[in-house]
Amino acid sequence: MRYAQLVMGPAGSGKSTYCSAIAQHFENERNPVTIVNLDPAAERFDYSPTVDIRELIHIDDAMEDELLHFGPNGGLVFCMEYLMENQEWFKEQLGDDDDDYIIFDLPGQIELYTHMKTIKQLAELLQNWGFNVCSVMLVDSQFMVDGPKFISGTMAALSVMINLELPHINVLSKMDLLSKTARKHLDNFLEPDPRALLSDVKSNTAWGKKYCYLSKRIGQMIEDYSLVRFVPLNIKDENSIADLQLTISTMIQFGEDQDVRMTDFDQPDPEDNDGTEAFD
Ligand SMILES: Nc1nc2c(ncn2[C@@H]2O[C@H](COP(=O)(O)OP(=O)(O)OP(=O)(O)O)[C@@H](O)[C@H]2O)c(=O)[nH]1
Repeated sequence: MRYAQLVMGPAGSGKSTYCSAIAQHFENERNPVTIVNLDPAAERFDYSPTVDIRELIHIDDAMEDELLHFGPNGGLVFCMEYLMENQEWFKEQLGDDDDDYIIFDLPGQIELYTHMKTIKQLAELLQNWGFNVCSVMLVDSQFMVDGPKFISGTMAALSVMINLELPHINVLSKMDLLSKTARKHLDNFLEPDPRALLSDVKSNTAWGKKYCYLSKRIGQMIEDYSLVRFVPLNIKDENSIADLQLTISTMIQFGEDQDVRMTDFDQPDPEDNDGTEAFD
């Protein structure tokens, strides 16, 4: 069986660092994995990719071409679409070993995951080639330490989960950079208690009240459905890496995920709760 982790997340969230740490972890376990760079704009990383999209197309090709003349975002989308149009090249580069475990380092353009279809097509292609695929979404923990930011990060993760429909895990990166206070704050949010999320939401203006109400409803939805969970990762702690990889390996082997398949949910009975009870 072939396995693939699609590593995604906003720019600078730590994707390349994650890929190299994970590869090192598997190397230590004498179970080596390979890394494929699919970021056409990547400048440097600490690993040696076995396949590199930049050998097919570089972001500069899309930006500097007289006819295309894309900006950085359009250029990235163009490069990913170009990869999908060059499947034969890609397939040949990946080879046909039926015992592969490949980590794919993807670009940091969030639109690719939240609503565009290219990454979904990439996942389907890999599945057609015999890979069990899962998505690993990295979110910088420093951007999740107050209520509104946590809600925003959660909604972005939810969009990705719905868009891709893959076994999925959300990872909080850069945990080693959090102060003790910030870590404590974040821990409150990780226990799904929407009240904690609301402690930073201001409601002393008319708009503030509206947003507060909206935040309450979103917080309630997150709690009711246990929709989106985050796993903290301290890249400097081998145990943290090992625990995460065990979770991912189980998910990827059995095609199971944290909670992502919407149809599998126990839907709360609307009669039982109108969605605001927890805040009254
Ligand atoms: N302390 C600490 N720094 C990290 C961690 N992960 C990433 N960094 C740093 O954060 C910066 C961005 O990390 P990258 O791994 O390049 O992030 P990326 O998501 O691949 O970035 P793009 O390719 O630009 O989208 C680098 O300076 C890393 O050294 C982490 O877990 N802890």
